[in-house]
Amino acid sequence: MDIQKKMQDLVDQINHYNHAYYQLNESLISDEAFDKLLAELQKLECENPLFAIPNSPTQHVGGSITKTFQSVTHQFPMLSLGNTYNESDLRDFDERIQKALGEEPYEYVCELKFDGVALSFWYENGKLIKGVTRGDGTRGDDITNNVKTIRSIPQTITSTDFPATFEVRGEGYMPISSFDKINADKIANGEAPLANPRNAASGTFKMQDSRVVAQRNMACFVYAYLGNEIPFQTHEEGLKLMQENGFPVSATYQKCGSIDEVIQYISAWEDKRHDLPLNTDGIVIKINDLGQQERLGFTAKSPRWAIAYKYPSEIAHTRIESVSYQVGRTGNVTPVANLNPVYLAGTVIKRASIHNANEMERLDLHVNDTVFIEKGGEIIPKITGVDSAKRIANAIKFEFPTHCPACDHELIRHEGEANHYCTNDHHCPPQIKGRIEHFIQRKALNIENLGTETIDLLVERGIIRNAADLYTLNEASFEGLDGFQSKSIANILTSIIKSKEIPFRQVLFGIGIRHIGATIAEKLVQSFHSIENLSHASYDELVNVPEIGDRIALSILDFFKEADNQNFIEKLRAAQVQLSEEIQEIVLEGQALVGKSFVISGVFENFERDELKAKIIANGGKVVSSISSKLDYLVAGNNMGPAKLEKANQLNIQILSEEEFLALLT
Ligand SMILES: NC(=O)c1ccc[n+]([C@@H]2O[C@H](COP(=O)([O-])OP(=O)(O)OC[C@H]3O[C@@H](n4cnc5c(N)ncnc54)[C@H](O)[C@@H]3O)[C@@H](O)[C@H]2O)c1
Ligand SMILES: [Zn+2]
Repeated sequence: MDIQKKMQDLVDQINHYNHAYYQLNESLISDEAFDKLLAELQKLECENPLFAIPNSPTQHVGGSITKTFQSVTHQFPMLSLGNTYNESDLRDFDERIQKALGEEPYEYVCELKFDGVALSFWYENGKLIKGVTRGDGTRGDDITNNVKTIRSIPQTITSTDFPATFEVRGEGYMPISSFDKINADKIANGEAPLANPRNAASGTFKMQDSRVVAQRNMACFVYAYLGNEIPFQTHEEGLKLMQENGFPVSATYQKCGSIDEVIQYISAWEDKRHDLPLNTDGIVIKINDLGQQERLGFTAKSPRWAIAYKYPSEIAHTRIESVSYQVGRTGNVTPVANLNPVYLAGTVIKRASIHNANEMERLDLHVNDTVFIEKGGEIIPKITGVDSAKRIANAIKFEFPTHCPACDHELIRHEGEANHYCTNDHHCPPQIKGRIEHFIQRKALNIENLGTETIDLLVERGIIRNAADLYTLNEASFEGLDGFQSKSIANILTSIIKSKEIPFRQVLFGIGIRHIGATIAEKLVQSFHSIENLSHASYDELVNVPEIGDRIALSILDFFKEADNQNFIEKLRAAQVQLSEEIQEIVLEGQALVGKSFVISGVFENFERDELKAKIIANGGKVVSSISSKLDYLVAGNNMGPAKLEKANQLNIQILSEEEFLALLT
């Protein structure tokens, strides 16, 4: 291929991957493969400088600002880091440093390379005034409200160690524990799990609703201090000063006198890093002396005084033998690849998740394909790509089934959803079993002594058909079943009786209405107090609850419409399971809006819609979805639909601007 075309191809590919990675928070290829493409382009540009395009991705940071946040200009550019994957490149880096500094002695500081997103925190007169993303390196997104949810980042500094204005930089991340918890909930609700903690962190920090960000327990490690006045001489002193003043500095850094010590540090952390509460993808090596840093300077894209060493990524390749389709408790059908067993990062992998039909289509999987599997922070390893060069001629493509693999009922796919569902809820065996397993779990009815196998057996023998039937079990129900002694039967029955004391919020979660996780169940109980009230709640009443949107409201309405579900609830009631509970109501901020109803429309300057909704409710008002003659106010933001406006005018409804609404509260 001609060189110029090859270079343009690389530029296009890299731009495409950068866009997916930084804007859509998706990795379409592994980092290692991406870095190879970039290195290849860099090499070609060096050898053929005439063909290098001016705006090549080798010359600037890969990200960009978004339209959804205000953008701010960085006082000091936020750059990337050069990277190496092996010892010899690292020694080359050390030689370049030596050469540039002449005879001067120098030291390095090694830190772990935390795998999240770069954040910049601006302080003025002791107050945190802004939190900004890296963006395109020159300008970033102002995500102040979101970074303020990071508990370890001080919002005020009283120390006199710092000047009036300064900036601290660090890596915002999603702790693996939060990531696992979110994914466990997503999987329990039949949703596609988040791909990895880095992409999840990047997506979370760019969310519009900072209350959702707050629930995700985001964290940060800071690693740099910048400003016009710098109260120290070395990077290490800077880290210490930040740590003494309450900034979250990871204690894992180390000063190294030579490149050999750096290499020792790298190997010491190769395995140990997996015990940390976050993912790390390498080590960052920095010159310690700030004067030397200044003399070494920067390229267009990264400092010359620092470099990243990246650990080889945990990727393996193997053959895909078949695809199984698992039916979850909500009827969602998930493809799972059965692999020729392969060893990866300490475990033998036999299966990998494919998530859904879109993912299967994207991978274009064929029988016996060689696939790449990767283990990040994920629960299950993931197929990240296919080596299409190794595809066998005339290989058959895997096709997503049209009918349920368990009950043969036709599958449906809701508009806008990636998942296929079997809607034969009450007669599809894996759904029945899945719902019972969901019902008995610790966070729900907490019925101990009842394993998956026992449930399978009881369902297969027709002894129970749903979770409510558990309450009809007695010693005689186990007659003729192998392996049950009277002691174990007694234990099961005792656990079942004990579950009648479990509070309603856990019961509601256990009932397993689609999209109702444990947190949402609690919110619903706060507002409705009993299954009775919930089953009669209207769409408007449901969406009035903070965090309950259209999707959840519809799912609740659908659930209570079905006769089978009503019977199920009646059986629980007969068994005296807790179906009501008083949880403290939302604390009222004021009474100014009592008895008034509101419709919210458009986009607002000071509020997210959910915040505005919460504000109205906290002041005693009601939010409804449609305009009628009974409505008191329409709160109108920017870009409100003309039809709504016309209707409100026709019915003589008072229209409030954001300011006028706020004035009502005082
Ligand atoms: N898989 C893909 O599709 C894809 C696409 C684009 C980029 N990427 C990956 O993203 C990376 C490029 O992104 P980049 O420009 O942010 O570079 P980088 O992540 O390699 O290095 C710079 C970043 O490291 C972070 N960092 C973590 N710990 C640090 C510490 N102790 N000190 C200083 N910085 C620290 C900072 O956020 C800094 O911005 C490459 O590794 C590339 O593989 C992947
Ligand atoms: Zn089915």
